[in-house]
Amino acid sequence: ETIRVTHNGVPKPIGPYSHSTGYGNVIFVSGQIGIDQKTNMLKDGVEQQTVQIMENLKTILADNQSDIEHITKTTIFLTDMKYFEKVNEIYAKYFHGHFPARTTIEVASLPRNANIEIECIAVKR
Ligand SMILES: C=C(N)C(=O)O
Repeated sequence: ETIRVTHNGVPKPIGPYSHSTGYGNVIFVSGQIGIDQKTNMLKDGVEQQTVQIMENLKTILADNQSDIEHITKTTIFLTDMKYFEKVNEIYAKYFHGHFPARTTIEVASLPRNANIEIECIAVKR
């Protein structure tokens, strides 16, 4: 059975999707953009957006008996590949030398004109 979850503490989905779904021990987290739940505003710039996204992912994973260390795969969407180095720097700080598999793609645009979106697949602790 697929479990669909809407989480508190992260921005409401901005379209017809759940924050996350789960099947057995596997968790699928929808792409997050850098919206701050308190203000419902997109953070300014790719650096702040990346930090906000990682925080949103942490909240969603925690509600799913999981955490950053249990991410198996991420996909990063950037509106400009020039953000690659800066995003790597911020992203790497959230892991402790054990990085999930990852794909990074440049896209023409993202919802709310965000600069970056990250989705992930994780397993339960
Ligand atoms: C922000 C999204 N994850 C979406 O619109 O699909």
